[in-house]
Amino acid sequence: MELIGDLPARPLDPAACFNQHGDPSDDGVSARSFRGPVAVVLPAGGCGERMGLSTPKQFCKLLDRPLISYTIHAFERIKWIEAVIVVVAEQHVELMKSIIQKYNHEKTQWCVGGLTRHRSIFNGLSVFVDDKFMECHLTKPKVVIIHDAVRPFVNEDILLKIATAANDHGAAGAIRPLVSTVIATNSEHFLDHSLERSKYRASEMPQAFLFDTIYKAYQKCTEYDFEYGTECLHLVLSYCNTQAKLIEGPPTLWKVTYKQDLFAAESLIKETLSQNVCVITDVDQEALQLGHCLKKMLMTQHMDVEVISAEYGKKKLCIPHVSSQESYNIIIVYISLPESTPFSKKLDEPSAIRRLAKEAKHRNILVYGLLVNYTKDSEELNESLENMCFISKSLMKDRNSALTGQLLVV
Ligand SMILES: Nc1ccn([C@@H]2O[C@H](COP(=O)(O)OP(=O)(O)OP(=O)(O)O)[C@@H](O)[C@H]2O)c(=O)n1
Ligand SMILES: O=C(CO)[C@H](O)[C@H](O)COP(=O)(O)O
Repeated sequence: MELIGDLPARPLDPAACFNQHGDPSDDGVSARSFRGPVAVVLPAGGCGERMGLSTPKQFCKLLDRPLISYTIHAFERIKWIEAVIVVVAEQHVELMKSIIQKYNHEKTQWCVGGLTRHRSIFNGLSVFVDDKFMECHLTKPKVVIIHDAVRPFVNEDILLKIATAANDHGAAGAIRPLVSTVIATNSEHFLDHSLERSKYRASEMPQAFLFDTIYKAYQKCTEYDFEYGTECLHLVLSYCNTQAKLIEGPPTLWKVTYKQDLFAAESLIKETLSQNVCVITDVDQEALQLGHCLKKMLMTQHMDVEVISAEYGKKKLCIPHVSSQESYNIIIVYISLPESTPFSKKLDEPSAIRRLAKEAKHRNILVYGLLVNYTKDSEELNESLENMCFISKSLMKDRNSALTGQLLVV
């Protein structure tokens, strides 16, 4: 059994630098001082015992897409991340390969994990330095981010802060305030003592390290650490005397652990996706005008909307490139229909929407058609617009996949 994925290995460019032009990130955090490639190890070799499902949680589908694909995408979309190594159990290698291929995860390769999380992470790190992975042509990164595959909502802001702090201090990790008090029980299951909550924090992910530091810590750690350890930051403190910088992260960093977390994760994904809308209209004046009116109305509902015009009838309807939005945008196609034009003439290819919907679904984009009867009567037109907005809003919110490719009459 080969240990590393057979997708084209992309060499890391040692000269490449993290945010190399010193551009400030969105919130103004500058990584000017940071130079060197950044890679990511995503441990995904667990079986999800606490979830209690036959499919490990990282492969459970949320809105038709495996959870792990969302996590990978969260890293791949960041320019300064050069490579992602996903660590999976041997029995899930084929599944992982198919996910990488289906969702076009170009920066991602896989390797086989171990029986515990620490063993899996160590295997993931070894890909960069062990001779047996030489054919991968991966250059050892200066900084490596470690992140649980089952924490899909990581954003660039926290990653930038953690990677920069790791570069400066050797190690860094995200923390959150405790939501419950931590208590110790005695052997008879009575309270022994409780900790003062305000002094403690929950250790979350992502964490980042100078590669040499974390690799050395794993080389030195004991069998007991490998078997029972839960904290990478603890390893670098114990074996490399490196004290991690701790940075408070957003509440969305939580780990999908129990069944209810899958529902919460799906709702969060839905909410995020439902905010990005692309409206495609026909090229004529009235259609574009309606598109812009719809945009205005949807924007008052806190949606991010882009309007694009395309010729419907000439097989030109295709997934547009929407530069201002994430790749998971949703498209509404609507048809403006002047009373005089017969439907069959105006939309001489009604199957175009269905074709587009099918193609778009592979990219997690849902396509709905709205058929609007265009009229010069401003009262009637307003009513149609309000209906369009109402229908669009609920289509976006529900992400009902049964209705994709359908033409709904407004
Ligand atoms: N042998 C293991 C065990 C865990 N993990 C990964 O480590 C992350 C965090 O671990 P956890 O939430 O505990 O996942 P599971 O071990 O799968 O869950 P459980 O403890 O409920 O069995 C997960 O992405 C999991 O896949 C891993 O790579 N290799
Ligand atoms: O929080 C963490 C690091 O500090 C890890 O995500 C946590 O230890 C993961 O695994 P487990 O649930 O198996 O302990």
